[in-house]
Amino acid sequence: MYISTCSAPGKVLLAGGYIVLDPQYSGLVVGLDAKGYATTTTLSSRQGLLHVKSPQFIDAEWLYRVDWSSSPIRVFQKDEKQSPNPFVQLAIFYILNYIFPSGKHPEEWRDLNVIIQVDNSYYHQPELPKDLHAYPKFNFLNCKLHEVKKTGLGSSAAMITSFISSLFLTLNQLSDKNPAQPQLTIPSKTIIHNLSQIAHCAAQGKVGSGFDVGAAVWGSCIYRRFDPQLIQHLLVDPTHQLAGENFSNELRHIISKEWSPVKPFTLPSQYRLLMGDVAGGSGTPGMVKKVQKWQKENKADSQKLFDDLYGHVSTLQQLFVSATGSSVDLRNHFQSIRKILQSLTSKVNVDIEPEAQSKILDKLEAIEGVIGTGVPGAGGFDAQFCILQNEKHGIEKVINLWNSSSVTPMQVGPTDAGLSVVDNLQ
Ligand SMILES: Nc1ncnc2c1ncn2[C@@H]1O[C@H](COP(=O)(O)OP(=O)(O)O)[C@@H](O)[C@H]1O
Ligand SMILES: C[C@@](O)(CCOP(=O)(O)OP(=O)(O)O)CC(=O)O
Repeated sequence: MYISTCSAPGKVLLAGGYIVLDPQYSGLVVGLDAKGYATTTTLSSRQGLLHVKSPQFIDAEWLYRVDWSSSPIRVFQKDEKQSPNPFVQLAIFYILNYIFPSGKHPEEWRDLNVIIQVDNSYYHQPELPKDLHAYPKFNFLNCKLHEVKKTGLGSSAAMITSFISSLFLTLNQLSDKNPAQPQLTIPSKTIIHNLSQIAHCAAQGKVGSGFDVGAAVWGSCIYRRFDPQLIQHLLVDPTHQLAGENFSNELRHIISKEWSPVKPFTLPSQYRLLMGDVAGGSGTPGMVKKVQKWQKENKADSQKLFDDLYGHVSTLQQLFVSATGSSVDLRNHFQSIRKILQSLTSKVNVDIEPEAQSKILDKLEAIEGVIGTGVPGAGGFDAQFCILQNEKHGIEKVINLWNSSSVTPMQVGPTDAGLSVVDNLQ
């Protein structure tokens, strides 16, 4: 029996929202220590079955049957009554078609059991019971998956990446006659990244920038979107999984390429990143559509605004990667980014940095030691971030301001580790 557990970090896009959708620009992404985990265990049976379960939720269990005879290999839900999970189903579809040739039930195959678990900070937790000092790790939420309130840390990206990674390591152990302890090398992380991006896009039905999957694999990084045309023809629908006859060869060809350069970085230790949950929610796809419509209708104005924005984002990236930025430099660029996002908010009439958020962010900026604040990602009413000198007094002031402004300080921080093998998940 083989068992492998992998973990993948969550994300916060500190700078570069919207422009990171265009491969000419890049975003400043921080990987978070709120992680998704997947544990794959081989079973003794060989029926082409995969049992997948998310024990934190009610009715979050799926049984899949593999049809090795079809081309491409197809993955069907065995119990049609179970609510579909296209993210899990397509993750299995893509990795099986990457690893195995179609038409033949592989000798080395063993049925698999996969457990998916995600850190509590991805979800709004119920009130802590009186007899508990803290939630258990992977707290049971007593609701269905689609009913949970999320905190916007990128659960599907962390889930799909850790899931594909643990399947990848286990399937390679099965086919390797002398399986050593599974390792995640850079080449294997690149393959897992590419498989996760395709599965995530196919399941979402759109090709976002993919920065969330980028963070799940590489951790904190300067992220540049891959060319969406690279994978458009490989996206299949979750139910029928229809594809051309050369699909598997084309999939292997694309997966084996390096799609876009990634530059990992570490947030300098003199700074602290704090995340605040505003819990107002934001409809990212709708906001993106409005910004892209404005872009099409205002080419010159939008080009100038995006270039100005990227001027500050890319300088911030260089200062963080080289760890040379003075606090004053960093602060000036973060403030300029906020001003441009406020301008975008009014030009497009979409709540990227709405006034209610600006009022709190302005007060944060006045706290000594604060070097950067803002609304992460697409903005809206989801969250706020604050980067400040790693000093107790300033941190307390930020926390107090958030608590008095109905913003919940989140128990998350940056992590250097991207996708990792977990030896002993407790
Ligand atoms: N813990 C999980 N277990 C199984 N599937 C999950 C889990 N989290 C997310 N998913 C899958 O990903 C889909 C999108 O999840 P969601 O949390 O909305 O993503 P995001 O946080 O990226 O917006 C879910 O509908 C489900 O199919
Ligand atoms: C607008 C964007 O550039 C960034 C969105 O960042 P968020 O972190 O807001 O994303 P969600 O978690 O999906 O809400 C779209 C993109 O890059 O895909």
